[in-house]
Amino acid sequence: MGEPRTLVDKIWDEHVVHHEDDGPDLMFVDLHLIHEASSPQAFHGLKLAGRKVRRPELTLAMDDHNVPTDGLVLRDRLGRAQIEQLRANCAEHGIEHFALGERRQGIVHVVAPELGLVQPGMTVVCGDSHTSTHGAFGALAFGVGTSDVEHVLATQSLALERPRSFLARFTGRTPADVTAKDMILALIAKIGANGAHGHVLEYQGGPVEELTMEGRMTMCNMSIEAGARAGLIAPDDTTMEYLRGRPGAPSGLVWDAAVEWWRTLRTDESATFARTVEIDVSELTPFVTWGTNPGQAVPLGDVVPDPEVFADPVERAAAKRALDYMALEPNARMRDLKIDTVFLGSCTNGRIEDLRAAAGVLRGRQVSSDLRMLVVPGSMEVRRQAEEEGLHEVFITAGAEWRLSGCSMCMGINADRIQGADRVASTSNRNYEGRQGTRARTHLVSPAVAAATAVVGRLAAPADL
Ligand SMILES: CC(C)[C@H](C(=O)O)[C@@H](O)C(=O)O
Ligand code: SF4
Repeated sequence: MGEPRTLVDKIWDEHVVHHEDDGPDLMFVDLHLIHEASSPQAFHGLKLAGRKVRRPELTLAMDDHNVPTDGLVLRDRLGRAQIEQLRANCAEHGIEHFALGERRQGIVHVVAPELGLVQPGMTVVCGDSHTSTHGAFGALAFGVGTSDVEHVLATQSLALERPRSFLARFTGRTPADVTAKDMILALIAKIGANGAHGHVLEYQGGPVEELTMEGRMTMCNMSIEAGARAGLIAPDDTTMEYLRGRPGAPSGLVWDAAVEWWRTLRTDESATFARTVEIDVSELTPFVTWGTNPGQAVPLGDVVPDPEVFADPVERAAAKRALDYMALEPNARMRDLKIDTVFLGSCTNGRIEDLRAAAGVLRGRQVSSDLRMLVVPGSMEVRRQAEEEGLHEVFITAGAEWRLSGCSMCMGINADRIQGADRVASTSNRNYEGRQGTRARTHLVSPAVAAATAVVGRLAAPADL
């Protein structure tokens, strides 16, 4: 027996291609995801260097950031150029590409897992910060910059410093109205939007084990919003059940061998973490953000904080600025905030379970008449499944817009961006200034809170209905 190791270290050790004592490790990449918004320069660099894609069969490309969700006509010039570029690059290098209009298209972080392509123990990279989503499968999944995308295309490897592990342990009994989104927002509020800087978060504890794979993906997705490089959860029966039979998952004897290895992928009993934080979920209620970073969050039943209560001058200044941008008064009740737009979607909360949760709240109810609600499935497969279950009828009957799949309003770089200074309840992951539109005011919420808010017209939870 060697030294006790964390899950991150176990995956790391499996993937080191070359080790230098005083430099980064060269790591093998099992799966490389690319999208149209962050890959054009990487392919351009590859061309200039006269290189080819080393392992096109380990690369999957997706149109997601720029796609229109109201039809297939792409009016935006830059967006169209990026999508056409990706198509040409994939054709040239023999990379599978799920393009706009295809049955399997969707947000890359929704599509890859639903195909069973992300498996325990893998290394996954993508030129996108929310690659951390895939840690839900017990994979080590990083977002990387464009020059790294080029390096991975050329070599299927990446030079990386071994990250430190940060244990986030959730304890207690989860209240019925508390979701994965509330758990991760509460964690980020506790440690701060930069609180896990330089670390990989490992989520442990009963409440995490009880989450579905969709919930685990929501949680890992937002690891980056706590400043972490990645986040992961050890694989268990839930993971295996989700993967079994999916097109990209192994089958037959290979499946049995894989499961045997996956069962070893957990942090050893006596392994040590660089840092640890504990959250008792029995004390949680639905969480919402009030500010302009995901750490500026409070329980829905609370009030907007008074900047003066922050002892740290930097935090105080940030809170003042956030209140100004968000047009909020200190001590205003979160539940009194009138909402103009509700967005249900994104790689955080655009999966089937999220749509089911929101539809469950909206069934037999109406979206408030002075509010607009957009429902954007995370993939065309999620959309198909939702339609099979009749969820689209619930949304349409309630007065919401039922869209095609893409990043949509999560990030204001496509036609779904917010015009004006709308106050938005959004199931996405970022509430930065200008994120959903130049002056948009974003409140991050769970799908259940999004749906209740759409009915009430003010921030609300299902229990308020
Ligand atoms: C455009 C892309 C590179 C970006 C990211 O890195 O995450 C986007 O997906 C986001 O959510 O901000
Ligand atoms: S849905 Fe939002 S967070 Fe996810 S990849 Fe798209 S823009 Fe980024």
